[in-house]
Amino acid sequence: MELKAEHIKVSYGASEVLNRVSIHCRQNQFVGIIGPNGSGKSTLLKCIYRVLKPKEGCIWLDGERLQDISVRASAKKMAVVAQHNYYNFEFTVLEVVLMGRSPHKKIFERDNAKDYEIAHEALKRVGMERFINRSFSTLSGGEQQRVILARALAQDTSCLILDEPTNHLDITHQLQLMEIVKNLGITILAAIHDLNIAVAYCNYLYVLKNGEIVGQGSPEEILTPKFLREVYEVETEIVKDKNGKIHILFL
Ligand SMILES: Nc1ncnc2c1ncn2[C@@H]1O[C@H](COP(=O)(O)OP(=O)(O)OP(=O)(O)O)[C@@H](O)[C@H]1O
Repeated sequence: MELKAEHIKVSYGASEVLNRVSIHCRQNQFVGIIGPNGSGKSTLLKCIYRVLKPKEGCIWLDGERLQDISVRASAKKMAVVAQHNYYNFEFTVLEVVLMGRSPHKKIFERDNAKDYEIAHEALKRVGMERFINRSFSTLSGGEQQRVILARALAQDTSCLILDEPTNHLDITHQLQLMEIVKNLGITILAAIHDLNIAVAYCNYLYVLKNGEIVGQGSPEEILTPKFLREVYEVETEIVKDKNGKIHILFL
C-alpha cells in the first residue's frame, strides 16, 4: 500500500506542532521518522491513524483521501502499534488480539475458528502464546507491546504504523519485533528513537525537528556527523561494518 501525507499542519492552541509536513511511503517500503523529543513524530502518526485531525493538509491511502474512507475501511488497510495502550475494561490477551479481527467482521458477527487460528498464530509469532489467558493489564510494558503487535498482525493489513515500537523492549525483543515487522513485506511507517535500529531496518528516513522535515533520504545518505550535530547536538562517528552497513557511535 502507498501512504502519503501532504502539507500537514497541526497546532495545540497557539503553538504549532507540525508545519506543512509531507511524507511519502512507497509500496512495501520501511520508512522511519526520527527526530528529537517533542519534534512532532507522534503527532504526525496520530493524524495518519486518525486520532487527530490536521488543521490543514491531506493524507492519502493508495490514492484515496483518508477523510473519504470509513474508519472500518482504513482499519482493513492500516494497523497501528501506538506508544501507550490502555483499556478501560479487563481484557485477556486473546481478547485483545481478537480485536484486530474486528475491521474484517460485520457488526455483532462473532469470532469464528479462523479468527481464533489467526490470533493464536499472531501470538505465537511474537512469543506470547503462553500468556493467552492472562489479563492484559497485568502484563509488563514489553509484554503488552508484543501483544499489541500481535493484534496488529491479526488485523492482516498492507500497512503498519508503529510509534516507538521498541520503547519497552529488551534488546532481544527489540530485534525480534523489528525482524517480524520487516519480514511482513508490507508498507511500514515507524517513529524510532534508536538511530542504529532505524539504520538497520529502514529504507528511507524522514527527520523531524520543531515540527518541520529537516532531512530525508536513505540512512546512509543523511546520517552524517554534521547532520546529527545539527539535529541532536551530539558528537558522533559513523563506522561501517564488514557488510558495508553503517553504525553510529556516540562520542
Ligand atoms: N494534547 C496536547 N496538547 C498540547 N501540546 C501537545 C499535545 N500533544 C502533544 N503536544 C506537544 O506537541 C509537541 C510534539 O509532540 P509529539 O508527541 O508529537 O512529539 P514526539 O516527536 O513524538 O516526541 P517524543 O520523541 O518525546 O515521543 C510536543 O511539544 C508536545 O508537548
